[in-house]
Amino acid sequence: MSISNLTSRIPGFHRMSTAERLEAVAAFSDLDETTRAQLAAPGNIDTHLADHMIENVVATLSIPIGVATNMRVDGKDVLVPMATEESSVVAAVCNSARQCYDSGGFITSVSGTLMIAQVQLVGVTDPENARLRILEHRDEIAAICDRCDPMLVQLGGGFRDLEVRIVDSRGGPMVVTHLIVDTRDAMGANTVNTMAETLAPSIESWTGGKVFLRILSNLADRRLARARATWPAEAIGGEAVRDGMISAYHFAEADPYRAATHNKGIMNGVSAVVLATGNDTRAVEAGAHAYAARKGRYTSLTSWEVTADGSLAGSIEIPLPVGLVGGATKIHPTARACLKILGVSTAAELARIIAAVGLAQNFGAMKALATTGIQKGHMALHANNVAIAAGAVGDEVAMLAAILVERRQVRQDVATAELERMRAGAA
Ligand SMILES: CC(C)(COP(=O)([O-])OP(=O)([O-])OC[C@H]1O[C@@H](n2cnc3c(N)ncnc32)[C@H](O)[C@@H]1OP(=O)([O-])[O-])[C@@H](O)C(=O)NCCC(=O)NCCSC(=O)C[C@@](C)(O)CC(=O)[O-]
Ligand SMILES: NC(=O)C1=CN([C@@H]2O[C@H](COP(=O)(O)OP(=O)(O)OC[C@H]3O[C@@H](n4cnc5c(N)ncnc54)[C@H](O)[C@@H]3O)[C@@H](O)[C@H]2O)C=CC1
Repeated sequence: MSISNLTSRIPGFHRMSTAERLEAVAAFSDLDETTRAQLAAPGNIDTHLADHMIENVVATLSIPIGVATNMRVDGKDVLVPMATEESSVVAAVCNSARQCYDSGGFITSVSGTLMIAQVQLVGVTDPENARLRILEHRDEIAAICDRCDPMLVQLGGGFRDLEVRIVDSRGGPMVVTHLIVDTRDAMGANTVNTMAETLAPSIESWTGGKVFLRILSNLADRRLARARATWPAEAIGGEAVRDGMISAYHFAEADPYRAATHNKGIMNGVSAVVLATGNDTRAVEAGAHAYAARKGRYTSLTSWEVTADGSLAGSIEIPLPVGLVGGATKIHPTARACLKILGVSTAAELARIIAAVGLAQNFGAMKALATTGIQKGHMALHANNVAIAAGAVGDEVAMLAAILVERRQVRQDVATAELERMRAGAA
């Protein structure tokens, strides 16, 4: 999966300067000079490109990209770029992956690259008959869809299946057609939306009803990515730690209030890779949370168990509609550079790595929560932000952050007072 045979365990990576880290990543992923320059540039898209990406552009917002080390996915080492504004997210993935590296890292799979588009039909008095009339036109529907995107068909994708459901709504029964389309290396929203819009007049003529909505479903449950990993009890601090983590999982599984936070932690990692690669974070997040509620109650996206030999085994299954083409993936130069770091050549490979990151992220948060509490590790790293917000600059940032951590008071008011004291002492 990775383009490199080098190890993702890079000793001291987090103690290097940003320039040294970039050199190490460039060597690992065999980045060319242009890609290195793109990653090293302070602002990473010009306003001209930005103005073509969205509307009414006045500026761009830079988000840090950190690289997660220690990730071994399906037997190959990979460095994972993560775009996030939140401290400790990247560190947690590095730390979690480190603890399962020797037991094989992450094993992943995907269900496929199928997306669903919905066509909503209303105003039919005989929905059961309408449903069958639509199903009878399967071959014609396949041809209409495939004619919309000859390039996709040429690449081995296109229409795959048809489902017609009757949805009881407060406005009466709706006949909802699902077009199931293999969108290959594209996320596929625009692709399937075009198919749904093109098909709509035919559905009206076959049934006598009225079509309103023609749009993809973000519950991409035909595009699942899965990852699993095993952490030996001795690698994570013993059986008591393992059992605390299992209890944390049981809490999330049973209680939607806890599950929302547990899954937010998973999405810390998932969304960071989705964003770094120029993919649609909202599409993935909507799909993940809908999938977490698919059994009628919102619950954990991960599962945690104890194996026969006493190890902790984690697994995740999550819809991951991400692409290597389409949307911003191909046009944003930094997203392209991040894909080069990952060394993936298909959207399915990207989805598999993202699922592994989601599982690692969940491990890191649960372990911290079940042992020292989240504040120790998270606030130690967040102390830098608090120091900067208090006005620290240059070397003051690390010095002030260390004082806040030492005093166990990572707070704005303490930071302001300590900074004043530091400056008075230095004067
Ligand atoms: C923060 C750690 C990793 C410290 O953990 P630690 O055990 O104190 O770290 P350590 O200093 O002993 O270092 C161990 C390894 O961690 C990594 N590591 C350590 N420091 C760094 C760093 N600066 N940059 C990059 N990597 C780092 C690195 O791999 C390092 O190995 P080394 O390379 O030294 O051989 C740990 O406490 C942790 O994982 N905490 C969880 C953090 C977390 O989940 N943050 C997310 C934000 S909180 C949230 O939004 C979600 C939440 C928590 O609410 C979800 C939920 O409730 O489920
Ligand atoms: N509800 C949602 O999630 C919605 C999302 N969107 C947006 O749609 C965009 C993604 O739509 P796409 O259809 O993926 O983008 P797109 O229309 O830009 O690109 C997809 C096209 O690329 C071509 N292509 C070239 N090489 C390909 C390959 N290897 N595999 C597959 N196709 C290939 C195909 O013709 C395909 O139709 C994202 O920007 C997303 O934000 C749009 C509407 C709704």
